[in-house]
Amino acid sequence: MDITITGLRRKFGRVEALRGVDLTVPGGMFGLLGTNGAGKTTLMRILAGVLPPTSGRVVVGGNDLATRAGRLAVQRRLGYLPQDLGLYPDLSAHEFLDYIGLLKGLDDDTARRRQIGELLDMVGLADVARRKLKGFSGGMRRRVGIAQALLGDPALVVVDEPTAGLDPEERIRFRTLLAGIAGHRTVLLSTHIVEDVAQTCQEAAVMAKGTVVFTGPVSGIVERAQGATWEVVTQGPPPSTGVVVSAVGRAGGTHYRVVSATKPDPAAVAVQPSLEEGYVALMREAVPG
Ligand SMILES: Nc1ncnc2c1ncn2[C@@H]1O[C@H](COP(=O)(O)OP(=O)(O)OP(=O)(O)O)[C@@H](O)[C@H]1O
Repeated sequence: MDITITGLRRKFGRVEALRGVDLTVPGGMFGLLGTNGAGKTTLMRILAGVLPPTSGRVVVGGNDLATRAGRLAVQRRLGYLPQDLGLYPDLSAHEFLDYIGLLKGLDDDTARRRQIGELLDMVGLADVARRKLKGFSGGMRRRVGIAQALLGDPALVVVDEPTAGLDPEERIRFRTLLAGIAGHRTVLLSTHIVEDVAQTCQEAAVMAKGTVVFTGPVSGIVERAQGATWEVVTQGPPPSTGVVVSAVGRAGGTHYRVVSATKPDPAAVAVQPSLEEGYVALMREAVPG
């Protein structure tokens, strides 16, 4: 299900969370990167139909969200994992999914339970399906979250910051899971963790201060730091020009990687940028200072 967003604005009092967003999301897995407060959650909530925009247009799979019929059609085919999904601590994973399934209108008991069993299997929680959610780790909760989003086999899955706060192993597991479900769906992954997008998406958009400052193949973000990424090895203070992206202490001195339009030090050597460095360069262009 492709998404076309045109001139989307949303105000909260005097705060303009979205300032004219234009974005096209094709099928497959799509990353939405941006710093805290960039407007990602606001955009996701509008897509999920839980928040109306102030102005602008959103069309999802041919359905216009401005109409009631359009919103209903999208909601029927949408799975949403919000940033803080409330789980009922005294329900088991199975009971919780059963409850959400009923709310989603999956009335056939046998079919619903079969689907829940399959999803619990897929997210690796089949063995703990009868355990109460209050005993679940952060990663397990997130996996219950994605299972509830997938109930009803939605064509569009919207996931807001799903890996924040997870340990590296759980993060890798979770994003592998997401990439796996994107085969015949559109999965929109909002995150401020560049590595999550690097590992799962071919296409992405970057938001800053309520607008989209980049959209296209992920390699296009890397290109933004081409010719502007340097390594400086020194036993002295860190380079003062540009943005230091990493610093590794070694026997001969500290190895700094720096994003800077100009050579940050006479001894600096140009290096191949990573996605994170591309993202830093892009944000410096979009939000100078
Ligand atoms: N319900 C609201 N009432 C008032 N201001 C809001 C509301 N929701 C969002 N905002 C403001 O709109 C801006 C964008 O917030 P939003 O949550 O969409 O950003 P974000 O990119 O998702 O960041 P985060 O990752 O921190 O959630 C912020 O300045 C935020 O304070």
